[in-house]
Amino acid sequence: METIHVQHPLNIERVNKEPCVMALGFFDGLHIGHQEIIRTAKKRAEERNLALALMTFSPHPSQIIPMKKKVDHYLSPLEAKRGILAKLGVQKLYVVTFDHAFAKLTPAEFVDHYLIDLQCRHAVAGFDFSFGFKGQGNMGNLAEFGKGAFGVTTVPKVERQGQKVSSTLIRSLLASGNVNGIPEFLGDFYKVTGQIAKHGDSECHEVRIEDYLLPHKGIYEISAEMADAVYNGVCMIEDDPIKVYVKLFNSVKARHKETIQIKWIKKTSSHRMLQPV
Ligand SMILES: Cc1cc2nc3c(=O)[nH]c(=O)nc-3n(C[C@H](O)[C@H](O)[C@H](O)COP(=O)(O)O)c2cc1C
Ligand SMILES: Nc1ncnc2c1ncn2[C@@H]1O[C@H](COP(=O)(O)OP(=O)(O)OP(=O)(O)O)[C@@H](O)[C@H]1O
Repeated sequence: METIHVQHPLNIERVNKEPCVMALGFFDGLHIGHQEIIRTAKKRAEERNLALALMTFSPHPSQIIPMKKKVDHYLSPLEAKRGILAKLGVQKLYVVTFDHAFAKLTPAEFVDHYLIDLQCRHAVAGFDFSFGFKGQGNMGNLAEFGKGAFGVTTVPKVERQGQKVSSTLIRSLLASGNVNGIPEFLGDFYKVTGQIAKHGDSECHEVRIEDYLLPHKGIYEISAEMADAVYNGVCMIEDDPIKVYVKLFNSVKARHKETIQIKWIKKTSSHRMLQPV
């Protein structure tokens, strides 16, 4: 997968573009609703023999424009997003810097410069995707702004338990420590990647985790992947300041600076931190 970072104003001659189907949105977490967008876009790309591209934004729009909730930690920071998108078959990832100049574009300007100029031949997004100044562009008027340059597919709402599957919903499950409720919406357990920062006594390791949103403070059953091997263990999250400690069962020890992927299974009670099974 090729990753192309672009910033407004776009210097279109210098961008490596090709006729494509473009999936649109922020896509934090790549939950089952997002996966449906990408599956649909992939189908359209195969039917039309076009490259499969996806456009995302960085940082989250809430960092730049006033929104109800500021998103400053992610379910999938850019590196994690890249890995997941490549596995889902995305061939070109456009990462557009979301800054004030970009946020001020009208829907028509966004479509002209970021879809038509990037050779989008078909756009795919969910029923609630919005774009352009104050989110005035939507799936009802996207084709009109495209003036026939591309077709549009709108993916209907993906729901579970009577609710729209969303990044916001998964963030709220993390905030309440309800990590075992996440796979229903995410399609898998929530995973974060970090580095072993420090050894404590009794095989308890501090883990440095950057950019990811973490579950609520507490103790969790986890599984941890390191160097292609998977171990079970427990993880303790402290807040103020935020600290993450991992203890792997069967006295498994991790090396300093080793990369560790933590998969959150469920919240547990404290004694298991001291007495691993
Ligand atoms: C060109 C452009 C300008 C935007 N300007 C605004 C804005 O002024 N105000 C706003 O609330 N959102 C704005 N947005 C953000 C969108 O409403 C939306 O959050 C973003 O495109 C991500 O879509 P998604 O949340 O459906 O993935 C803009 C988006 C784009 C692409
Ligand atoms: N449940 C869903 N069903 C169908 N499409 C969806 C769903 N959730 C998101 N999408 C679409 O996926 C793309 C990315 O959406 P976005 O990043 O806003 O996800 P979100 O889960 O709604 O995020 P947030 O909760 O932060 O608003 C957009 O095209 C959006 O319309």
